[in-house]
Order: sequence, then structure tokens, then C-alpha cells
Amino acid sequence: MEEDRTTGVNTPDAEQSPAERPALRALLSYARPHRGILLTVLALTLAGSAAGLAQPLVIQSVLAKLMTGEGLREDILLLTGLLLASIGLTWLQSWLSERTAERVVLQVRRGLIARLIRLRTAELDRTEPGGLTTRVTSDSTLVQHAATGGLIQLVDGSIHLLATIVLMGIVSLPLLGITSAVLVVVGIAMGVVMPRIKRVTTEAQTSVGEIGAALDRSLGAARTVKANGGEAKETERATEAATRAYRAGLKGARYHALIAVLAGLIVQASFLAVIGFGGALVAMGTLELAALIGFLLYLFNLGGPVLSLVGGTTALQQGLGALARIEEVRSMAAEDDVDGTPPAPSGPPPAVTVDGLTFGYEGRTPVLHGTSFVAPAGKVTAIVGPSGSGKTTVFSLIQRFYDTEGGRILLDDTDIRSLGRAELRRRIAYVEQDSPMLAGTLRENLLYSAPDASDEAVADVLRRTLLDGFVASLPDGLDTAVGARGLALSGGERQRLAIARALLRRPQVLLLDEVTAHLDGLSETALRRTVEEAARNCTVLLIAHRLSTVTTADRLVLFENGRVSDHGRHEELLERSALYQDLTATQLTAGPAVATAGAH
Ligand SMILES: Nc1ncnc2c1ncn2[C@@H]1O[C@H](COP(=O)(O)OP(=O)(O)OP(=O)(O)O)[C@@H](O)[C@H]1O
Repeated sequence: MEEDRTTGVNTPDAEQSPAERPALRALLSYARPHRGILLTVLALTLAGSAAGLAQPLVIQSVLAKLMTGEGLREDILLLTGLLLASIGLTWLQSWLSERTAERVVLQVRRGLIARLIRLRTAELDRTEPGGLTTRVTSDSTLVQHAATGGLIQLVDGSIHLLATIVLMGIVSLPLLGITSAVLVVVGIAMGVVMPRIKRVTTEAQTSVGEIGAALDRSLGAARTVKANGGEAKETERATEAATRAYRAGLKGARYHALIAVLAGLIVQASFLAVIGFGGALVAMGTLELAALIGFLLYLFNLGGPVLSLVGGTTALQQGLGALARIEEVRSMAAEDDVDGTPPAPSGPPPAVTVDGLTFGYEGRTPVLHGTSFVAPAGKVTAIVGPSGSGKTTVFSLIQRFYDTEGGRILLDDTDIRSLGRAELRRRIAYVEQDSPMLAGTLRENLLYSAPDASDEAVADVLRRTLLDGFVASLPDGLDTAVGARGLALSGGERQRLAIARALLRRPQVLLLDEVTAHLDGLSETALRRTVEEAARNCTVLLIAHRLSTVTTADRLVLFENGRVSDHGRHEELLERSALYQDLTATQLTAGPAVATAGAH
């Protein structure tokens, strides 16, 4: 077990990349840290059960004394004491057990959250976020009771059942023989039903995950869905998953009902058999009436342990089903070298050397084929090239969102693989193509990775990104909410805010992916100047679709089908590269609308 560095919580193997573990072992690993308290709960449960079990013996003695006319004072006191002890112990064990269950679920959730947030980009590419989040929300709840209450119920039920059977044997062996025959038949039937509960639980939880994934897809692209009249299609998609969850739930309900009937049957059938057979023995004079009554009381007591066993096994099967899904996440590859601390103070800007990169996304044809170029320190290097030529992919590799297959990337002379991902990313600021924001306020977004930035620094960066007037016009200023994914902002405001956020970090390397696509001419010119200014303190790489951006860049790198086909200044490329001439004539335009359309 490891101490999670960001949450400070013990999560079993949270930072490792465990191979898939058998669900039962995983369940025990969640229960293990709480073994002390669980053993206490078990001891309390057993003591409570013993207090309950002793009652029929005392009652039997009371009945016998009533017949002989002996004094009852001691027995009544003992009976009252047993009753009070039984109530007190039940309360205490129930509270401790529930509290531990809550702790287990917190532990499961913390481990899962820490892992999900650090999942490698390639894992995130092939999974749907909605399906992943249900592992944290609903699956973990099922583990909660399996790891604590379920295990305790099982142990308690077994011991209680065994003790009841022994005591029944002491009272009357023939009657116990009758009861055991019923127990065996019903026990076999339960053994058949129980494993099926685990299967339907997994089915139901998978479908719940699919509902989450379907809703995530629809709500994440709500405007596209509305604009394309996709409401019915999206509703159907999520409803189908809900219906599958319903069907699996129904199957589960059928099994639960069957189990409840079987549990009841044990007591009912044994009761009838014991009354018939025991009545005959009393009539024959081979069994005392008090013994028959005592035995019947134990028989009624049998309901408790049987229900405990049934409840415990059901919770365990459900928990194991859910755990199998949770273990899937724990076996996905995560980035284990990120610590989430804010960037350290900036150092001198490094030259970025991309040297012979080869790379392909999983299951796709290779994107980069020996890409090489140098972005000089403290200069603006613009990358241009047709759509899909691998420009954004190079940015992803510079930040180690993916690892290269061949070649290397250097910051000055340091191979980025020798820096941890955290250290590498601390040196870099990245503004993505669509500048997504995190739900929250403008301030939170701005200070996201520079929490200690001073008010003056914030005011300065707002001025430089032409956001000062916009922020001043808002009644709540920087405390205005940006909406989910920043949709309450215009595309241009989002882009300027993303640039402001990046500049506040004072990075050594600034990666800008098409960040002026949504800006009008005036804002674009101002932002370009801001970026040029920033280049005095950092190395800027920008993917450009605007002629105005590339003409002023210190250096241009021309991408073609995952290779660098040329580099130099605008005028040089214009003179010698047919592809560049073509690009300037078609894609690299002056107007934002055409630039955006041409880019994508
Ligand atoms: N996560 C991904 N998984 C699989 N394939 C991807 C992924 N991201 C990009 N690709 C593919 O890799 C190729 C290069 O994409 P990339 O985004 O690097 O191109 P680009 O030059 O930046 O294009 P654009 O100018 O249109 O943004 C494309 O064919 C794209 O479909």
C-alpha cells in the first residue's frame, strides 16, 4: 500500500499499475486496513449473538421452574441483562460497521479518483468518461457493504448458525436431524442461485456505466445535438442503456425474491417438521414439553443467522461484480510521475529540438515519419502545414501526453524523457485548439496553475490579452462563472483567457495551437504583439493558420504528411516551396472565418 502524494490517503496500490487481481483478493485488500475495527465489530456481533442465543436457555429454565413452582428472580434478572446487552452490542456493532463501510468507500473512491485523473492520454482516448465516472459513484457503493457488513455478516452468520445447531443438538438430537435435512436441501438451492447474483450485478453496473457514457456524449455536445435535431436519437441511446440496466435489475430482483423465499422456507419447513415430529415425541413421552419449546425458540432464532448468511453472500456477490469493474480501471495505465504542484519560477528559455520523431496512434497508420526541426530559444517558431499533417501531435509529444516510438525531443540538451512528466510540464504552458475552460469562475481559470500570482500580475496579463475591458464590464468581474467548458464565453474571450492563463505561469516554453482563429483583426494584432513580447522570456511554438502570424514569426517549419518538408522565413519559403505557396493562397488567410474553416 502507498501513501497517495496528492490526497495524502492510503490507497491500496493506487500508484501502481496492478495486473488485474482476482476480485476477492482485491476486496480483502480494501478490508485489510480496517481489520482491527472489523475484528472488534465481529467480536461485538458474536457477543450480541451469544446474548441472544442464551435467552431461549433461560426461558426454558423459567418454564421448567414455573412448573415446579421455584423462585424466578435470578432468571428474570439474567433475562433482562441479556436483553439489554444484546440491544447495546447490536447498536455498537452496527454503528462501527457502518462507519467502517463509509471509510472503505472513501478509500475506494480516493484511489479511483487519483487514478482516473492520472490515466494516460492513450487510455482516455479509448474509453468514455461517463462509463469511467460510474466506477467512482455507483460501483464503489456496492463494494462498501461487501467489504465490511458483507464479510461480517458472513462470519457472524456462519458462527451463529453453527452455535444454534450445536445448542439445538444439546436440546434434542432427533429434532436436529429433521431440521438438518431441510437445511441441506435449501442450502444446495442457494448455492445455485448466489453466483448468478454476481453476474447480473456486473451486467446492471455495466449498463449504468453506459447510461453515464451516453449522457456524457449528449450533454457534452448539447448544442450540436440540438442544432442537428438529434434529441430523439440521443434519448434512445441513453434509454436503451437504461432498459438494459432495468432488465439486469429485474433478473437480480428475481434471484433476490427466490433467496428470500428459500430463507423463509428453511424456518417454515423446519418449524412444521419439528412441530409434527416433536409433538409426536412429546405425546409418546420421550421428549419434555419444555425441551420442545426451547428447540422451537432456537428454530425461530435460526432465521437471524440464515438471513445474515444470505445478506452477506448477496452483498459479497454484488461487491465482487462491482469490484471487477473497479479493478479494470486500476489495471489501466496511469502517469505515475505527476504530482500536480504548481510550476516553479521560470528559468531561461531552452531551444526545443525535435529529432527524428516517429509516432502513430494506437490502431491507426503512423502520423509522424522522422520529423525533425529546431525551435530556437527565445524566438517565435510557427508550424504550418495542411490539416492532419501531424502538427498538434508534435505538441502532444512535447508534453509527453504520448510517448514517442522513435526519435527524441530535447529542451536544450536534456531529453524530455529524463525529466519526470511533472517537471517537464511545469516548464511548458499549452493553449489548446479550442481553449477549453474548467467550470468555475474566470479567476479560478486564470489562476489555475499560478495560484500565487499577484493582483498586479493578473491585471497586467488581462491588459495584455485585451480582457481588462471585458472583465470590468462584468458585474461580478473575475468572479463571474464561465459555465460548463467555458461555454458562457465567446470563442475569442475563451482564447484570450487561455493565453492569459498560460502567460501567468511564466513558462519556459509556450505552445499555442491555432490560438488566434476566433479573434478579429485588431485583437489578433494585439495578441500577436503580446506573444512576441512573451518570446523574450520563453520559447514560443505556435501552430498557425493566419498569414499575419506566419509573416512575423522568427522561423517557419513546414509540415507535410508527418515530415518537415522545409523551414526558414516566410519570404524564403514563399520563394522555394510550392506547398507553402499553395498554403498561403488557400489556408493561410487573413480573415478569421476563413482561417477557421480552412483549418478544420
Ligand atoms: N487521439 C487520436 N487518436 C487517433 N488518431 C488521432 C488522434 N489525434 C489525432 N489523430 C490523427 O492523427 C493525424 C494528425 O493529427 P494532428 O491533430 O496532429 O494534425 P494537425 O496537423 O494538427 O491537423 P489540424 O491542422 O487539422 O489541427 C490525423 O489523421 C488525426 O486524425
